[in-house]
Amino acid sequence: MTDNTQPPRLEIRNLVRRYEGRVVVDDVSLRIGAGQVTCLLGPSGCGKSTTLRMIAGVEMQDAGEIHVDGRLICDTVVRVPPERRQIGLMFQDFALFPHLSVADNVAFGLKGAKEERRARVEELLDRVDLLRHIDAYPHELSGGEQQRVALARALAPRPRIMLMDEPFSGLDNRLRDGIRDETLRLLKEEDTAVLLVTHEPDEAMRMADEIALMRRGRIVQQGAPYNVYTRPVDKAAVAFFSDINVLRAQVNGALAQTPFGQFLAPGLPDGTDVEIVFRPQHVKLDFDRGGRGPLPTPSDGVPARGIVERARFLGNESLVEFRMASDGSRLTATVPNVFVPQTGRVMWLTVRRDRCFVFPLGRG
Ligand SMILES: Nc1ncnc2c1ncn2[C@@H]1O[C@H](COP(=O)(O)OP(=O)(O)OP(=O)(O)O)[C@@H](O)[C@H]1O
Repeated sequence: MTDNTQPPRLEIRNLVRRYEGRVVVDDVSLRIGAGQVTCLLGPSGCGKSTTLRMIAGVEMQDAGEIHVDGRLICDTVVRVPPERRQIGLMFQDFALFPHLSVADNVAFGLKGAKEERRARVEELLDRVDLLRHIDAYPHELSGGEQQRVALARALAPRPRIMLMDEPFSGLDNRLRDGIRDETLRLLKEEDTAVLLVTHEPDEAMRMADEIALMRRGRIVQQGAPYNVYTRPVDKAAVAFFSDINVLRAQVNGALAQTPFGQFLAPGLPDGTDVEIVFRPQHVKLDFDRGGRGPLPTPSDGVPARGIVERARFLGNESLVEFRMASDGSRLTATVPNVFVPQTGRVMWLTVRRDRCFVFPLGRG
């Protein structure tokens, strides 16, 4: 865990990278402690891999510094070469050497006496549960097994930092969760600081102690997965993790009036256009009782009438799309289990007010 009296295992300060005058990494700073996993999460092209490549030392930054355990390893003057940074790498195309056995693949980056190297190889293969395949060749292994060999190879020289770029995206869906969990366990045991790049929110939520949400070269939000999910900085940050519903309103007396009642809009001047954003799973549904719905409550606000436009069963949950009676706008609700009401049916919708976010229009 992070020890505040120690410098972080990896610290990058104000990294900048430009290609042909275009800034693709824009003032990125991060601190990662030993044993901590930080996920750099963002859409394709936002600059995640470029950040990783600069830390690995295969690409030079235009500005900014990289420190390992408090020691400067790279700025625009000092430059420790990649092979001396004690950084392990694991990429999607993990590329084991096809002509080398599993043992030789894992031993590849190891120095020291032959017996010591062999002991380390055996220890790691045992821990990824592949000792029985020590003499096999990569083509004799499944994708998941190859991935575990790649992990053992990357960890063998005891890197202080592990950089992983979409390491699980080549794997079958059914294998992925198990391998993620296993990888995480091993990385924690080795006390490595991990920076994992992904564009998949589920992966980041599952793996990360901390998520750094990146967009157009910048880190827009950073924190524990729970905080990033429940206290997003803007609409795009909500939308990155799930589908969203959006209501438009105007601020009057620090309040925004909607068909679901008033929402607080503290600090925003009168006349500001705002968006109230919430996830489909935070919409609650009630049946119509002779034109009446549920009573308003402080937690769910005022109910509003909606007409079912479409309903689909998705397996664990059902997705119900509504046209709102008040203004014809469309909202989506997800409800657990099977709930497939008929098109045209009238229902009452309420929203979990503590799960709604109010943003000035245009933010994110
Ligand atoms: N060598 C290069 N020359 C010019 N532009 C580049 C180069 N490498 C990357 N870029 C551009 O920099 C931007 C960031 O690329 P980067 O690979 O870091 O994004 P990413 O977030 O990792 O995306 P992905 O998940 O698709 O790999 C992209 O617009 C990309 O086209």
